[in-house]
Amino acid sequence: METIFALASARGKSGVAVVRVSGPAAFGAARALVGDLPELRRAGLRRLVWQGDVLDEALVLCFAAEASFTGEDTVEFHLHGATATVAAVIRALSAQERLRLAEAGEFTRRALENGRVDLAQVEGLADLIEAETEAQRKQALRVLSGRVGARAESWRQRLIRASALLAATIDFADEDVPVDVRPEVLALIAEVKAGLSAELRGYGAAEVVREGFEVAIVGRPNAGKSTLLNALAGREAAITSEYAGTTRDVIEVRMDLAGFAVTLLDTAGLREAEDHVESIGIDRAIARAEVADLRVFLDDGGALSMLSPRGDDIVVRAKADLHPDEPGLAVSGLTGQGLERLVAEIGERVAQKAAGAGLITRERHRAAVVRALGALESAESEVVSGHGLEELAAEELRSAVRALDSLVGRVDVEDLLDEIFSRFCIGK
Ligand SMILES: Nc1nc2c(c(=O)[nH]1)N(C=O)[C@@H](CNc1ccc(C(=O)N[C@@H](CCC(=O)O)C(=O)O)cc1)CN2
Ligand SMILES: Nc1nc2c(ncn2[C@@H]2O[C@H](COP(=O)(O)OP(=O)(O)OP(=O)(O)O)[C@@H](O)[C@H]2O)c(=O)[nH]1
Ligand SMILES: [Mg+2]
Repeated sequence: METIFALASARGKSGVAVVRVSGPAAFGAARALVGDLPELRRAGLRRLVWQGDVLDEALVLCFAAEASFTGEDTVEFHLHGATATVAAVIRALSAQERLRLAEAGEFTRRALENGRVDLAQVEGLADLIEAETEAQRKQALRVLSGRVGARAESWRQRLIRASALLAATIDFADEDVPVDVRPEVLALIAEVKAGLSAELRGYGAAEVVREGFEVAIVGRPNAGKSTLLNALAGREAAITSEYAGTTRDVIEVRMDLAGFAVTLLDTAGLREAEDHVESIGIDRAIARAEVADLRVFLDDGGALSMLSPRGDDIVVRAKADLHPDEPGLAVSGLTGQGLERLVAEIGERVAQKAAGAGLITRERHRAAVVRALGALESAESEVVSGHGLEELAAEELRSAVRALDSLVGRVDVEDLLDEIFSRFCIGK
């Protein structure tokens, strides 16, 4: 096994930079730089010297393979965060035999290969690194903690018990099996099905947290949509003007709203337009607004026929400053009036949609759960039919177990790994 190293902290200058080395030659490589290593898992201040040159005075931290993140001997150098310091240490490591620079995600890949984490945890880690909002951070941490694997394992145990019961029936088919195992088998299948269905129900919510929530601002031309977007975004993301028909393209602004990732969309004002380009913009506005998770209708008092509010869409009165006495929620992008309430209303709806997020957070997980559920339904009907088709039922149970195994990467995921790890940073 090769020994790998990389800068684990962000590139560029920083207060402290961490260079990580993992593999059988890690301790030897560290000794070549610092002489005596500190006690395992105790940071020690050491002078890093390479070819007579002092590279840095840094903290050195060693982990033995039995108790490290990667499952291999690991050394960390906590260096002064100058780019020149990091470069010098990387050079000194590169010069050593059996050492090479790590590829993206390679430390985590080794953790996976050494059984330190399962595939779902790797995905949780990938999400954690990308997390920008509180909801994303919490969700990723939940997955990273290994709860997907734990739950999959409990389902697996039940299905294996069900298989064993069926196998007993098959093996003793000639003799009289004294007890009817079917009720127990069906109960086990039902329990697992219930658990899987609950996870499936939470998927939409988890996806909202992960991918974010789209809110389209719609209304007639000149209602003040772009001004509202700019006020919410806190910057001039969209052009505003007194001319009706200013906005044509859909303008997207990503923001953190009440701890959730929200993408606000500013759209072209809706009307029967003469202008060809404007009408293309209007078509786009309608198409995007229709697939958004939520629409905020900015009502300027005029009739809007091209799109109507549905579900729990929000309708607010535009240019509140000009209509101080109107009832209902009114906002003004110019004065900021009503913005806080609008943000709270949007936040409430996002929170509602994100509630009940479970453990499965990716399409890959969803597909595996759907496969498992399908197999369990077939197994169930084989057992219920009582046609003596226990072999078929057992085969379906096995395929359900395989689907669950793919959740945590126990089976057929080789080609997935490259794709997942290629999106990791180097040093992770
Ligand atoms: N300096 C530093 N900080 C870090 C990491 C790191 O690698 N280095 N991590 C890297 O991502 C994260 C922490 N993750 C870790 C996960 C497992 C082990 C570990 O040594 N596990 C052993 C022993 C567990 C124990 O001591 O209780 C094990 O699982 O056997 C270490 C770090 C975040 N902070
Ligand atoms: N008094 C007042 N004027 C506003 C408000 N919001 C926008 N305006 C003005 O109304 C005009 C149109 O604003 P925009 O934000 O460009 O309107 P829009 O809805 O994006 O218009 P289109 O892009 O053409 O659909 C500009 O002159 C703004 O300054 C508001 O809350 N109060
Ligand atoms: Mg506009």
